[in-house]
Amino acid sequence: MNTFGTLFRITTFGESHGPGIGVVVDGCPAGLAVSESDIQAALDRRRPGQSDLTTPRKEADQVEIQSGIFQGQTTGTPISLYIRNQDQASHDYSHIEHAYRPSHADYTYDQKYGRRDYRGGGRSSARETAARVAAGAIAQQLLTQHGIRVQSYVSQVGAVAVPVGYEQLNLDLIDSNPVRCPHPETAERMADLIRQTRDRHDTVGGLVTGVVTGVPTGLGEPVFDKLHAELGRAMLGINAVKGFEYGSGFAGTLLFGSEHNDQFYTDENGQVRTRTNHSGGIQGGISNGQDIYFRVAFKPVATILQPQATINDQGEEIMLAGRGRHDPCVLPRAVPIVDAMAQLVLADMLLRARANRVG
Ligand SMILES: C=C(O[C@@H]1CC(C(=O)O)=C[C@@H](OP(=O)(O)O)[C@H]1O)C(=O)O
Repeated sequence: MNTFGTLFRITTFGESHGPGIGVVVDGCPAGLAVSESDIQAALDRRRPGQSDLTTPRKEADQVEIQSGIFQGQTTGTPISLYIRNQDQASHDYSHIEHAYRPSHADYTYDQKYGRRDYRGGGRSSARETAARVAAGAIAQQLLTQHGIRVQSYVSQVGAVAVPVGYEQLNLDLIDSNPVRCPHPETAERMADLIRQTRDRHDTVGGLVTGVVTGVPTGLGEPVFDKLHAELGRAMLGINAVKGFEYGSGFAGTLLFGSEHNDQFYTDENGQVRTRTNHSGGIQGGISNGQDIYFRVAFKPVATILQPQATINDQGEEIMLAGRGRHDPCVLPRAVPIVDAMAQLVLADMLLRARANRVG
């Protein structure tokens, strides 16, 4: 459906070419300091038209707080955030009113509902993710109170990959370049690849790595709402996502148990730690206090400006080329979306953790 979360719960609404999009955040505790600028800063990282590597659609993505925040603090009532659409170019989509772009959501929406808002992909457009990012900024205010920090970055575009793990990177450099890759030399090669791909009227995919630090032990709800299961659900619900792994992920299958187990020790401050972190900070579905890290795989954007074989809604074979303004690679703008979905999961789990232990 359009609602995500159990106690910290969001409902998003709106279409890419309608009057606007938005989100209602329910269950956020009262007394949390939230300013419009906190939300706007997150939206500015995601908005279209921010560099030559993204869609040229120009949206200010100016957030309007319509309820739930008074005198700079949450009131405990539903928080409603609204973002007006300003730069729709709906004529770009007249050619798909009766045709299906290959690998887009056009065909499946039509089959499911028997109708669809074909302008800009309607509800299936990645524009909807602006609403999640706005809500994620509120969730982050709650996380900040608990010392939790979420940092995602682009770790691969096509075959161009950051050659080292997150521990060897300075994550403060994530926003130092338009790709949002904290390894500057790799970022340049990624940007070159995105530009070459765009100039060939094609698209390219890649990976976002997410890192969460300062996580207390005890977040996650066995058995069905394990912390990694909720993170996976959150990430797989982002447009264009094809895969999710956390900790050692698929590569962990190549190790023996004796190599893979994370051995416990107590550090000089009396803190329980593990010598390795193949678990990715989660054991038994519950955070163990180590860093949480994961990777999210994004496919190449479906809409390409080249003719491809497809069908129309009569089932007739036709050739169709995408039109309009599109991202040659979603990775740079996916970073704040991955951040937001992680923030929402962790805020929800923080509230849920309060409910299942006395003292
Ligand atoms: C508008 C955004 O991205 C859009 C995502 C998108 C798609 O099909 O997902 C298609 C394009 O939309 P349009 O053709 O309507 O301009 C992108 O610009 C946004 O992220 O805010």
